[in-house]
Amino acid sequence: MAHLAAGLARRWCPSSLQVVNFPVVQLHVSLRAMRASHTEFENAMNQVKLLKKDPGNEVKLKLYALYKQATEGPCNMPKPGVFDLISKAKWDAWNALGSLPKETAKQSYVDLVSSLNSSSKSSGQVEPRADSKPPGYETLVVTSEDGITKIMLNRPTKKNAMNPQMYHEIMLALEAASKDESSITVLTGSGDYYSSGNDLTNFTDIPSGGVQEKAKNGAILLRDFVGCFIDFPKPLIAVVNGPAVGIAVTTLGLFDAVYATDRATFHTPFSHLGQSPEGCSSHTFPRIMSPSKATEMLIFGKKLTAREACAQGLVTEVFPDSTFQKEVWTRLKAYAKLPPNAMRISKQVIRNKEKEKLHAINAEECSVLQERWLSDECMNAVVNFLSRKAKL
Ligand SMILES: CCCCCC/C=C/C(=O)SCCNC(=O)CCNC(=O)[C@H](O)C(C)(C)COP(=O)(O)OP(=O)(O)OC[C@H]1O[C@@H](n2cnc3c(N)ncnc32)[C@H](O)[C@@H]1OP(=O)(O)O
Repeated sequence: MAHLAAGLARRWCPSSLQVVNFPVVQLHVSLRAMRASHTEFENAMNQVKLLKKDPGNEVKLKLYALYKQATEGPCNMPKPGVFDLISKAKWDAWNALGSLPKETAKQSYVDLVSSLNSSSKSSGQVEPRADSKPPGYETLVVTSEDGITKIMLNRPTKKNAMNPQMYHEIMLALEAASKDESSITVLTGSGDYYSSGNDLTNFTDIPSGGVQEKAKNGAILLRDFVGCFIDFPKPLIAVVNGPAVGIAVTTLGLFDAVYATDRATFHTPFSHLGQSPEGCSSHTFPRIMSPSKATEMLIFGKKLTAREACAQGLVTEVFPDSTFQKEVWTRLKAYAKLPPNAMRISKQVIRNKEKEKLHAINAEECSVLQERWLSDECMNAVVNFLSRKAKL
């Protein structure tokens, strides 16, 4: 590994990177819903050259891969031999991006450079206190207590359906939680639902660029949203207080533990909605529960009870609804007393190997969904829901 690091430092792609010295950035949060312009991309390339510190090999490989994808498209070079470690690491990183569109790669490159810059600016600054007031969330209630940051979805009258504001606020809250003093982070819902998934009225707000632009922006937002779960550095726990639908279910495959009330159900009616799996579930679900059980959920829309979801490995443990909150929070408070650095490092050891792959899967799922959103099947399903002809 030391050999690889030294080699990377010596032989890095000069057009996009220099040998620099900067702390590794683990969390990449982009709230931008626009694609990068050519100028933004060029600026980002210049900024990389000005970084004062080494971002670490993981980030450098990511920058290299995104640069190649943005400028040359998918990797079609022959795979280097196993002993050419540096070329192979670079090839692997590039190849892992699969068919990620050039424009998306460009935007990711710009976002990554910007996160490196902001991390540089904030280094040495005092971290926000865990109990400091959250920045005015409208769709969430975020609290920090007993070593636990709790992010509660708070649109109970809409069954905690996720609108664009909620997606953005969850990303912000995760970013803040990744840096605060808490040891673990919990996502839960208020009211009787965990979440009814994507807010289907999102489809009605069409920008001046038309449905194509809507789908494009939606795919970017979704990619960024799921990316935050992939990169989240601390133990992330779901406290599933009621039924969960769609993206609220798929993202559970990216959590470190999932505790559910016996009243919860787990439903991904993608085919019914003319849509396709997201949240990396096309990869995580077959691995968690076997390919055929994943098919029943993701393709046929089979709704699982909490006990079924637990038997299939999606849920860690189920509790009776009457004692759910008390039992779960007692347990979480005990877990939150464990040494936070050990927990964080153990999570890295468990998850880091898969991260790049998950980002590539996320990008692919988003680009498939972008097309699906423009299909008659999807449009009809949304119209049916909005005209109250169809419910799950
Ligand atoms: C950046 C974009 C990313 C997109 C990612 C892709 C994500 C995919 C998915 O998440 S697919 C899943 C989408 N969700 C659904 O299809 C659920 C639709 N909702 C329902 O079928 C039902 O509402 C229910 C079964 C969840 C609950 O039924 P019921 O108990 O009878 O309650 P109501 O239907 O009366 O609901 C109360 C109130 O909430 C509104 N609501 C519920 N869910 C949604 C939703 N997903 N989107 C928008 N609105 C929702 C419902 O309309 C009612 O509102 P009202 O009181 O009529 O104003």
